[in-house]
Amino acid sequence: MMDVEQPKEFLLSIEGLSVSFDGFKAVNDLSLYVEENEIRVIIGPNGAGKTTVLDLICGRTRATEGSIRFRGKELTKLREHEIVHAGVGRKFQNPSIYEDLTVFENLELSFPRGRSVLGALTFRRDAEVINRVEEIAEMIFLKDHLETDAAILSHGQKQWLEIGMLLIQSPELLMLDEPVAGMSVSERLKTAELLNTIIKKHSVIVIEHDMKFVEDIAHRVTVLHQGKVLSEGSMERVQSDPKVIEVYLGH
Ligand SMILES: Nc1ncnc2c1ncn2[C@@H]1O[C@H](COP(=O)(O)OP(=O)(O)OP(=O)(O)O)[C@@H](O)[C@H]1O
Repeated sequence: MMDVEQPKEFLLSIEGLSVSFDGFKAVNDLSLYVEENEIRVIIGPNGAGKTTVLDLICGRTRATEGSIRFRGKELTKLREHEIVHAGVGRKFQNPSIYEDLTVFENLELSFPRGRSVLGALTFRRDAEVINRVEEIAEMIFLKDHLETDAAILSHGQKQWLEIGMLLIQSPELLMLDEPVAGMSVSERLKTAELLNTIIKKHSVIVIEHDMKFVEDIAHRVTVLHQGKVLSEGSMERVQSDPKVIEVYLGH
C-alpha cells in the first residue's frame, strides 16, 4: 500500500496576507507557516515589513487581505486582547516593565489571575503564584534578584524580565522584536540559551538583525523583502542564496 502523507498541522498558518498603508503594500500576499516548538527568525532589510507582520498577528494592525490561523482559529477578526487570550504573546523592542517594582512583583502582576478585576481583588500571594514566579525567574536568570527593583537591572536583565512576564502567562506562541539589541555578548549567549529552553514548551517568532545570534537560535529563517518572502530555509541555505546576499547580507 502506498504511504499517504498526512497534511502537516501548523501552529500558525499565514496565507495571502496583505496590508496597505495609503496604497503602499507593506506586506504583500505573504504566506508563512510555523510549527510547534519551532524558533522562526524573520530577517530582512529595513522596511521589509517584519514588524508589520508581527503587528498583524497580534491584531495591532488590521489585514487588508488574507488569513492568519492559529491552532485553527482565525485571528484577523479578533481584537488584540482576544489574540492574547488565544495564546499569542508579544514583546516589543522597549521593555515595558514596572521600574519601581521588584522582579518578583513584576512577574506576580503578570500572572494570569492578577489581570482581571476580580482576579486582582481576590489575588493572594499563595504557593502556586510563588512557585510559578520562582520557576520563571530561574529560567530568565533572575532567581537571585527577586527582591531587586527592576529599575536597577541591566538592560539585558530588563529584556529577560519582560520575556518572563510573557512566559508566566503561558502563551503558546511568543513573538520577540530584536530581543538582543543593545545586549552584551554574554547576555546574548544567555538569551540564546533562554530561547532554546522556551521552545521545549512554546513556539517563538523572532525578528533579528544580529546574524551571529540568528545562527545560534534559528531552526528556520524567513527573509522578507518588500513585504514578501524572498527566501526561506536553514540559516546555511538563506545565507548562500544569491537573492538574499544581493538585497540584505551583502551590505
Ligand atoms: N502604520 C503605518 N502607516 C504607514 N506606513 C507604515 C505603517 N507601519 C509600517 N509602515 C511602512 O511599512 C513598511 C514596512 O515597515 P516595517 O516596520 O514593518 O519594516 P521592518 O522590516 O520591521 O523594518 P525595520 O528593520 O527598520 O524595523 C515601511 O516602509 C514603513 O514605513
